Amino acid sequence: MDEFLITTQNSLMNIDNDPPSSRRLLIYSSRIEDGKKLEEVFSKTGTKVQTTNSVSDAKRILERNDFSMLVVAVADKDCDGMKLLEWTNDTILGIKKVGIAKNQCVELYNKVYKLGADHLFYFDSLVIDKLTLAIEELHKNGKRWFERKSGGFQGCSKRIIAECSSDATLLLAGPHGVGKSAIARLIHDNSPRRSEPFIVAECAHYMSAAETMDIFRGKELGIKHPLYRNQQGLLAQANRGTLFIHEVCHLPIHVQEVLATVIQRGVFTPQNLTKEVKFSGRIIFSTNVDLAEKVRAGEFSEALYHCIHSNVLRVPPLSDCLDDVIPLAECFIKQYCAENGLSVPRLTKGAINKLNNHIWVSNVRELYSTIVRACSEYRGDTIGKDDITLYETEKEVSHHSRRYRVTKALQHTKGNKAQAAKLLEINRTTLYAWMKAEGISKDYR
Ligand SMILES: Nc1ncnc2c1ncn2[C@@H]1O[C@H](COP(=O)(O)OP(=O)(O)OP(=O)(O)O)[C@@H](O)[C@H]1O
Repeated sequence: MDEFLITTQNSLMNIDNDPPSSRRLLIYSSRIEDGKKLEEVFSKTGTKVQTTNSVSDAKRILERNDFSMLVVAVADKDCDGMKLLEWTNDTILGIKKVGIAKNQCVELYNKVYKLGADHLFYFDSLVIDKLTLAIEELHKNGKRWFERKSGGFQGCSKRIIAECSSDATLLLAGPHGVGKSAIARLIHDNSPRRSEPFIVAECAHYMSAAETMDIFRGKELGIKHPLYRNQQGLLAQANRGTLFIHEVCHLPIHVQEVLATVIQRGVFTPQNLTKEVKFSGRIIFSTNVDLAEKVRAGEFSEALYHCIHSNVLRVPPLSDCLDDVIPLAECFIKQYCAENGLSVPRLTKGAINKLNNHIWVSNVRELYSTIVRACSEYRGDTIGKDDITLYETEKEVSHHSRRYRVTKALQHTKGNKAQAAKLLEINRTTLYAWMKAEGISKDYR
């Protein structure tokens, strides 16, 4: 074995309640003796293990069986192990991926991370206790993140990767349901802080300014509340880990100012102490409103705004990433089926057209719930257009909607107007009129 590296893909598939027997692990190593060594080590973690030295066998086994984790020996950045990891990205969903290498190599590390990995272990430091803990942690990590490949999401993907190795305060900005919370978790799980806590502050849920302050700084000893672990506030819980402050605009200004101090000076004062305590966690904020506008309206702390506005990651709406709709839908179908022990249905052409032509006002969240609904309603082995129930909204008949549908239809048919008109259920004259009205070039494809 030339190099061994353990990496794991963040899983968005919650198998927290799975019985341990369902935690099956497949090991791939091109060298039989290395595969055996790995099998020996991983078996000690209490996981059921199967080993293969052939990529095609590994693919076949993964396609036919329900494995929760894949361990891959990756010798160099272009080895078969890498190709296997890459293949699983598009094919096998809901599986955690673990790669193994012998020597530290930054290029290899980056490449494996780009393939969706989030942990890194070296062969020489395969300590059973640590490995068992890492596997347990992986199984707890919520649902699986699906790597989006559309042109519209590429900028965002690059920033996500860069943010994993940064420690700077970050603001995730974007409309509802685009995946801001999922991205915050993804960044934490891929950062050096991954073994520390990821703490979420759901600002819209807090009642009063006083309660919110307690939630961040901690409660007087003796008072019980599900949000305070040992009376610790969120800041103390997230110290060393990541604190994700979702929908920061809902925080009372007074609390926003406390957070500005935490960011600027790296300290906070817990409720039950009089002296300051060092805060070494990372804070990730999210917003779906324009914070600059809120500052102008006097509704958002200028001090906090100055701390967070320089590092913004904008998450695009699904309508800017049209090529993600079907791959995401297929990912959700596979997830649903894996969770419910069902065989995976295929989307018919009609269903694909219907999904492609819809305006996803609530973005990925709406797509996800639409697919879950379809999965629980379809009969047979395909999901057809009638199995998909879409909730029409006013926006769908708006100007924006028409442009979206026309461009989508033209992209889908590679610029063929007759086919695009058919897809949109209009005649060609109307299509030309719509294109003109929307300023869409005749050559658009
Ligand atoms: N790339 C992805 N792969 C898999 N699931 C995703 C992906 N992006 C988003 N989702 C899913 O879409 C749903 C909405 O995502 P999320 O809650 O992160 O959005 P949000 O921007 O935080 O929304 P809001 O601001 O309304 O709370 C979640 O179920 C999330 O798991």
